[in-house]
This record gives sequence, C-alpha cells and structure tokens, in this order.
Amino acid sequence: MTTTTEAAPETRSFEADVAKLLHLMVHSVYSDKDVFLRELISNAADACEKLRYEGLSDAALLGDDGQPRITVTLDAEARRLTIEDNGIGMSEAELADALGTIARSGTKAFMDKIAGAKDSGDSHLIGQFGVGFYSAFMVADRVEVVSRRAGSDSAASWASDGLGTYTIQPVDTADAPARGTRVLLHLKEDAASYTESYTIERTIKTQSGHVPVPIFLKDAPDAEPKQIADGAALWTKPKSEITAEEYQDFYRSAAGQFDAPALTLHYRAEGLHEYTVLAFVPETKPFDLFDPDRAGRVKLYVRRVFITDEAQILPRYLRFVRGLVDSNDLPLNVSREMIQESPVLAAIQKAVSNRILSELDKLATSDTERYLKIWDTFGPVLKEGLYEDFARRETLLGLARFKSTTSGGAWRSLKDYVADLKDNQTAIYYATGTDLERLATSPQLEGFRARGIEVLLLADQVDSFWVTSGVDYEGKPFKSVTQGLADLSLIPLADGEQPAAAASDAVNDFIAFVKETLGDAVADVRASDRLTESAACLVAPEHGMDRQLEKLLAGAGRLDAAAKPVLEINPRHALVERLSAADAGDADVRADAAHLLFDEARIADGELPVDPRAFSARLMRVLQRGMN
Ligand SMILES: Nc1ncnc2c1ncn2[C@@H]1O[C@H](COP(=O)(O)OP(=O)(O)OP(=O)(O)O)[C@@H](O)[C@H]1O
Repeated sequence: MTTTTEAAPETRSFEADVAKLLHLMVHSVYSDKDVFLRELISNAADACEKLRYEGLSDAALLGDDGQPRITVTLDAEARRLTIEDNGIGMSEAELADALGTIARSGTKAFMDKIAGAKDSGDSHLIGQFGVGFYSAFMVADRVEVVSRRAGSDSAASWASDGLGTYTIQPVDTADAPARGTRVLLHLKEDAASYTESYTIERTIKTQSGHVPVPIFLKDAPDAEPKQIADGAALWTKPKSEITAEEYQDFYRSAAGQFDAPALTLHYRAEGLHEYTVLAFVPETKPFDLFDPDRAGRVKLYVRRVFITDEAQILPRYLRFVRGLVDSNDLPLNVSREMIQESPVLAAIQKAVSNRILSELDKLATSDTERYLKIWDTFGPVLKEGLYEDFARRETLLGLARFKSTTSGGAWRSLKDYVADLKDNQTAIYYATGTDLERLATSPQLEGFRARGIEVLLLADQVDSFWVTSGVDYEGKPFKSVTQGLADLSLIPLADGEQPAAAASDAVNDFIAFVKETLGDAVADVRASDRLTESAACLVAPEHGMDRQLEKLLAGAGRLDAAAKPVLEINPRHALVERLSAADAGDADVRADAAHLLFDEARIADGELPVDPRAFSARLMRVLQRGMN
C-alpha cells in the first residue's frame, strides 16, 4: 500500500545538548573522519540484528526479504553517499527521538572532553565515545534519513544541515526503502573522496569487515551491487585463521572503541554447555566506565543471532571487558527477560567470569608489563570485586597490585608484601587517602619507616571500602596506620634507628594538660609510638573506623557525625619537650599550643582547623610572642 501526504515538513529544534554536539562535529578538526562510516555501518548492522531478533517471534516482519543487507551507494557526480539497510527501521516518532535527542548517557561526557581537547586535535575521542550518527556531520553539510519500520505501511524522513534544527515529515512509501533505513549524505567539498570506490571499499573492509551483516557497494546509483564483506561472524572462524588486525578491527567496530585491545580472549567452550567467547580488555578506559549504572557491555548471541547487550554476563567490576558470548544451547525463541532467568546463562556467566580472571592471572606472570598496564587502567574497577564478590575475593587479592612506602613507585603484589614481613609483624599495614604523594608523606607513617615496615598506599576511592570489609590475605588482617594503637613496639627498629626513651614525667603532664584543654574535641590524647619527625598526628580510636573511610562517608551524608579522633603526640619532639618544660610559659601559652598542635594535625590530614578564625588568632599570638 502506498500513502501520499502533502503535509509540509515540520521544523524542530535539536535538544540543547545535540545542538552543541553538532556544532563541535561540524567544526571539528579531526584528521580521522573515516570514523563516520564505521558509525553509520554499525548502526545499520545493529538495525539488522534487531530485526533478526524481533523476527524470531514475528516472522511476518521479515516479509519475503529474510536476508539482512547493508548497501553503500556512491554518486561522485552529485557528491553523495548513501548507506541503506533492510533492518528494523524507524517510525516518525522514533526518528525524532533517536536523531533529535541525546540517546546516550556518554554523549554529554564526550562533549565535555572534546571541548577541552579541541585544540590538540585528539582524533581518538570520537571513536572512544562512539557518538554515532552525528559524526556524519564531519563530512556532510546535509544529512537526509528516510526510514520505514518493519511491518509498517508508512514511512518518514528526517533531514538536517546540522545547524540547530531538523525537519521531519511523512513520505510516500514509494520514496522509502521497502523496509529499513536510508541515510543520504550530501558531502562537503573537502570530503569528495568518499565517493571514490577504492577509498570506500578499503575503509569499509578495514573498519567494518567483520560486522555480522553482509555489505554491498554500488559504485554509482545505477551500478550493480558488489559484495565487499561477507557478514560471516568473526568469532565463528577458527582462531588460526584470524589475524591480529582482524581481531582489532572487529573490536573497534563491535565495541565502539578506538584503541587496540590490551588482551584478546577467543575460545570455544564444549561439554555441558557449548558457547563461543570473544572478549577484549581495552587499552584505555571506556567513556562509560564510571556511569552510575555500572552496566557491562558484553553482548549475548544465540547461534549468531544477537539477543541483548543487557544480559550482564560479567560481574560489574569486569564491566570494562568488551565482546560477546554466542551460546549454542540457549533457546532462541524466549524473551530477553526469560533468558535472564536461565540456568544456562547462569552457568555461562560463572564460567566466563572465572576464565577472564584466570587469563588475567596468567598474563600477570607471562607478560608482567602488559598486565601492569591493565591493572593501572582498570585496577580501581577490579577492586570493587573485593567487597562485592566474596567467592572470588582470593583470586582478586591475587590480581591486586599496590604502590607502597618501600616500592619506589613500582607495583607490589600481596604475595611480595607478605614475603617481606618484618619479625613480629602480624598485619598488612595500609594508609588510605586521595593522593599518593601526600599519603607517602603523612606523619602516621614515620614509626613504620623507622622499622622498615612496608605500608601499602591506597589512593583510590574504592580502597576505603574493601580494605575495611574484613579482608585478610594468608591470615594477615589489613590494618590502617591511622587506626588504633599501632603496636609497633614489638617490631624491631631498622639499623641506625635509636630506640625511644619513655616519655618523661614533664611530657606526660603536658599531654594530660592538652587532653584537658581540648576536652570533647578528641577521644584521647596520648604519647605516640608511630611518630619520629612530626610533633603530632591524628588517628582513629581503637576499633574506630578508618579515618579516610569516615571522611568519605561523612562527605556523602552517610554518617551523622564522624567519631572523635585520638591526638597522638611525639614525646621526643623538640617542640613538645620545650612545651613540657617548667619555664614554658603560662597556661595561656600552653593552651594556645595545645590547640595549635591539634589543628596542625588536622591540616596534615588535609582538613581545616576546627575554628579557622581562632586558629589564625592563636597563630598570630604565638608568632608575636616569638618575636618579642
Ligand atoms: N540505520 C538505523 N536503523 C535504525 N535505527 C537507527 C539507525 N541509525 C540510527 N538509529 C537509531 O538512532 C539512535 C542513535 O544513533 P547513534 O549512532 O547516534 O547512537 P547509538 O547507535 O545509540 O550509539 P553509538 O552509535 O554511539 O554506539 C540509535 O540508538 C538507533 O535507535
């Protein structure tokens, strides 16, 4: 049936974010404009896969054209390029929704980044963020899309010059594909090479040669279509027939990444369940790594039919892994929701997750340098598993690498740490904070340094959570250097370090005075074992929460009030000795000193003084006295 309409096109404005994105695209200075072709072909292939899936439950949608196909047509004379698919298509409403609004959460992140990187011309960004359809405006000054949804007897068109508005209108079905979508690009003058057969064929073969839908090329509008990609799913081929480049091209087009995979895993599981896995660990962080939904992107296929990318095949802490699992056993004709409940899927989830972790473990020994790069990039995400996945905690602790006070910037495993324990050392010590450099200089570490005890420096947000969740490694608990009594006296001092004399009576009196002066502000004031250079530091009370975790929770409004800290004073510090002396001055001077010691310890922890005005008044008074 053919419908004709006389309606005038309706002009609409893009959502503000789309308009901004388009502006960036149109004015982009990227050398790598080829990306647009990959994005449009990947959209066309997705549309074919969506139809293949919907066709399982509604064969009528396929009509008499069951073969998915993408056709690219060149028109050098008119400087036009067309990409057409016979996939699912879009209704008028879907056109407006998909091409007039920001469909992906990552797009905003992309824009923020691209705006910053504009001058440096970082061509990797577009690929990284997979901004898809709009990349057409890098090469075209006008884009027209005509689409007809499978099973519908009407068609619609969308057109825009990428300058803030688009038009949308119903079109005669005679002017639309019988089913699917046609994207017509009016190429810019400097993009004329995209009508050259050779250029297009080479670009498609390298970027999209392994999409699971055959691709045809027509050199001219009336030329015969020639098949340039067979649509054979790469993962079904034997490993020995696939080159590293083919894996990389597939990874790029399927995962929307622009980097090279840091690890490629391709295997076939046989036995109770049969399935094929083709998984990649990216080299760089995917843009959506820290999206709040923490969703994974591994796709689920059943006998080469794409089912869903929402099956959450891997645990959330492996969400950086890209790729697919193609199962032979799952039924094709069940809904996505039912598949989620399937015990077969559960078995696949478990086995694939274990396999990925064991491959990482193997890599850690076989190619340490490559492994450490992966850890450097994704360690903070993998560490989420330490408190989320109890069953795999051991494995994850084995994979974990840390910077420490004695590693000189190198990564250390817990195995390394435990091998170097000092005599009488029964715990794994760590310090948490937000910045490695500052952590390494924190006063709490001084007593550890004097004994040569290695302290792990944990600077990722996630660290405060797992490390306080009751973990141990080979029977050794993790203990914060800011927590409780450090119990260091049992561990011998390193060569050349002098054992500390017990605090004198005068110092003990001074400590009692400080405690009285500070009153409720602190849980306790005591002489410190752990300080050798600084005069004072703050620690958590015995059994208290790690101070860094406490700060994080309080900052997130998840803690009513932080527990009061313990102020530890270094009884051997010259200033403390001087303040403790009988002639140190009147009670006012000592009271100022008590408050200043407390405030100074807070500052060393990256906090503000309790009362910044009182702090500056005291500081001024003390300085003035010093001048007199
Ligand atoms: N050829 C097509 N057939 C059917 N729908 C399409 C087609 N091209 C685009 N779309 C629709 O437009 C939406 C937006 O496309 P766009 O390429 O901008 O983002 P995406 O495909 O969701 O993500 P990305 O391409 O960045 O991976 C798609 O999600 C899809 O719904």
